[in-house]
Amino acid sequence: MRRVASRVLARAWTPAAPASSWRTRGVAPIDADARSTSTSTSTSTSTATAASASVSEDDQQRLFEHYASGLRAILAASDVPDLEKTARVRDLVKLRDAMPVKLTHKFWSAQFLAMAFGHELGFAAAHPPALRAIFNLGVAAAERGLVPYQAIRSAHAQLRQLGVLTCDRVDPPPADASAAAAPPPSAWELFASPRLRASVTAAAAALRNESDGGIAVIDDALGPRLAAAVSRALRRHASERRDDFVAGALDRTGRSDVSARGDVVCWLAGDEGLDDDDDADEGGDSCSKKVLASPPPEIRPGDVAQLVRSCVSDHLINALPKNALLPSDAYVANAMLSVYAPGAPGFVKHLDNCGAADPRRITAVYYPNPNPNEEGKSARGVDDGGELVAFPSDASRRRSIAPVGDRLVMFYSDEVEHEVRGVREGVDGERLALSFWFLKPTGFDPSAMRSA
Ligand SMILES: O=C(O)CCC(=O)C(=O)O
Ligand SMILES: [Fe+2]
Repeated sequence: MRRVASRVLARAWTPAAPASSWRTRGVAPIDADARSTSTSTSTSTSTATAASASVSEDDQQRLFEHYASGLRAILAASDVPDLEKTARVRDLVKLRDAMPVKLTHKFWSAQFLAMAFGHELGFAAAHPPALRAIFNLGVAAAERGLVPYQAIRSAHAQLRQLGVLTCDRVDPPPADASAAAAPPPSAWELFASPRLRASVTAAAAALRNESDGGIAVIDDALGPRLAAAVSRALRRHASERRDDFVAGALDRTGRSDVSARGDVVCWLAGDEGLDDDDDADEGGDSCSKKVLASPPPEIRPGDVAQLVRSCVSDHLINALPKNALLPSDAYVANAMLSVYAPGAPGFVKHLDNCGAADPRRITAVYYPNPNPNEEGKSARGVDDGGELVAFPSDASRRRSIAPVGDRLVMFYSDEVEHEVRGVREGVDGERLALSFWFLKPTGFDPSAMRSA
């Protein structure tokens, strides 16, 4: 039987193939994560350092070579129909587990496998059956936290543009929210959400509007169906993974000062919910049944982290003037899930960005709190406390923002002071917030953000 490799690799590299730009997208230097989090002197410094990594360029090269040669070997040993089998995903998991570089979070290696896929798709561009099979393996890899969803989505967008591949799974048609027995939304649906794009675009417009005081508040950012799935995933993480949470800290001076805030926080790398613990139980074979289950039954916490890290970033960057923010693939940063218990004190007034060395420009906070449409759940209301109070330089624009479900707030990290009010004792459920910071480029000119 003919092998994929002999058909695929014999073909010349096509410069117009998607892999080249996918490759550019994929070369996010992991060490930039240290820049995005641990250099900050405001919120959560102590936990941010736990989320940062410093991987040398040599190690990045080793990781890429590991994945490039590993993926090529897998393809070379497989017939085209074979690529669709779970065993190939298992091979990819093994490849990840044999990484030559130790990373704090396995998921940080995902971009290197994405780059390797990019190359192989480029080679396969002229051979549709192989292209589709390799692409589908990439889809399955994304669903197991082996490749970022966004890498597959952008490859798909380019392949579709070239007219060589369509895939409703990756770019599903908008769901009919009124359909009674609609299945739970998939991560792909979350990433493809036109509503999210519109919400982030509206937030960018508000941020650019001088009279909004550098604050944007967008309600129904995802819509009830997706918001409920996101909320479920993050609440599940908060309850099942409590040991991964540490007290939030404010550190303006290098001191850790947990009394500044009443929450516990957890940094999400992007593959949470894949049950790595199960892997450990299996000794030599690290592929748990859950990891290989297909398709994933519901949106996982790591999917939401990836959503803000790449998809929301892309929408925001597209809606702002050119070069206003670092491109989303220029760094890897984690999303911070914060949890305030009923009766917890708030978070003292602070500025997220604390000085010239701090690259943070825009703070995004999404509230995955109970949604009024969720059965049996009371919506978090204004009376529950936990409001985010924003103090823009123009005092008349001061705002008190309740952390109601499916609300997205963005503000300038280096301009808008804010505090979180204590959560009222006895309220129904914890106050959750998912925060993410977007970075400015060096030589940044703040006026460019607000002008055309
Ligand atoms: O939870 C919030 O509403 C805001 C959190 C915050 O200010 C921070 O983490 O810096
Ligand atoms: Fe803050």
